[in-house]
Amino acid sequence: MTRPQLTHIQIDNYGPWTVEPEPRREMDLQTLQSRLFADIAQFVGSRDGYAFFTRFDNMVAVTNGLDRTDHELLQESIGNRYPISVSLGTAVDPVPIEALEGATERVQAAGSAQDRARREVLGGEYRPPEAGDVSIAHFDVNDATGKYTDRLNEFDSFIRIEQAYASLMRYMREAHGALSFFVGGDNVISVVPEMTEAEYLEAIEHVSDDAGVELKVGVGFGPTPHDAGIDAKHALEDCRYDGTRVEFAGDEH
Ligand SMILES: Nc1nc2c(ncn2[C@@H]2O[C@H](COP(=O)(O)OP(=O)(O)OP(=O)(O)O)[C@@H](O)[C@H]2O)c(=O)[nH]1
Repeated sequence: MTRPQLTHIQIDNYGPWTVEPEPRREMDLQTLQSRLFADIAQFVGSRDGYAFFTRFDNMVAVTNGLDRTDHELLQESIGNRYPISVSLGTAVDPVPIEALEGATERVQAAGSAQDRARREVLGGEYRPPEAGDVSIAHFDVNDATGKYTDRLNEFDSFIRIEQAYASLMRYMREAHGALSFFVGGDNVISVVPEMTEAEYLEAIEHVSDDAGVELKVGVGFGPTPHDAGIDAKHALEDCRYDGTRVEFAGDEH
C-alpha cells in the first residue's frame, strides 16, 4: 500500500498584501510567485520531493523524505528572503486526496488564509521513507507536436491541452482520490494510490471521450517522489518504444 506524504503550502495573508497600501504591479506579483515556486521546487526537489505550483498562492508538495526539520528550514529560508511568509501542513495517507485533506486541516485549524495574526503555521506528521511508499503516474499526450504544436497557434494548442488536463484531473480525483498536476508542455504528473492497468486504461478512455485527446501513461513506485517519478518517466519511454498506452516501471516486455 502506498503512503504518500503531502504538504500544503500557503502564503500567509497574501490577498491583503497584494493590494496594500495600494494594488501592486501585476508583473511584480507574477515574478514573486514564480520565483517562490522555483525556490520551493529546488528545496523540495534537492531532498527528492516533488512540488507543484497549483494556484501559486497555495502550492502542493509530495514530501516523503522531508521531516519536520526540513519543513522548518524551508519556512525560515523563505521568511528571510521574501516579503511574505508561508504556512505548512503535512499528513500521510494511502489515498493522496486524504493526505492533502489532513495537511490542509492543519493550516485551516490555525486560522484563515487572510488572518493577520496567523503566520508560519507548521504542523503535521512525517514518515521516514520506505520502499513503495509513493506512486507517480506520468501522463503525456500522444504526438502533441504533430497534432497541435506544429499545426495550431499557441492559444488553440493551449486550449486542447488544458481541456485534457481538466478532464483527467477531475476523473482521477473522483474515481481514485489521485492528485494530478499540469507540469508544462503536454505533461501531467499524478500522485496516485495503487491502480491497475485496467483503471489507467479507463482514465485514458475517459479523456479521449470527454476531451478528444489521446494519452499514454508511465507508472513508477519508490520510497520518494523522485524515485517513483524517474521510474514513471522510464515507463513512459517504454510506451513510446512499444506503442502501448500504459506501462509500469520494471515490467518485462
Ligand atoms: N515537464 C515535463 N515536460 C516534458 C517532459 N517530456 C516532454 N515534455 C514537454 O512536452 C513537450 C512535447 O514533448 P513530447 O511529449 O516528447 O512530444 P510529443 O509530440 O507529444 O510526442 P510523443 O510523446 O512521443 O507522442 C515538450 O516540448 C516539453 O515541453 C517531461 O518529462 N516533463
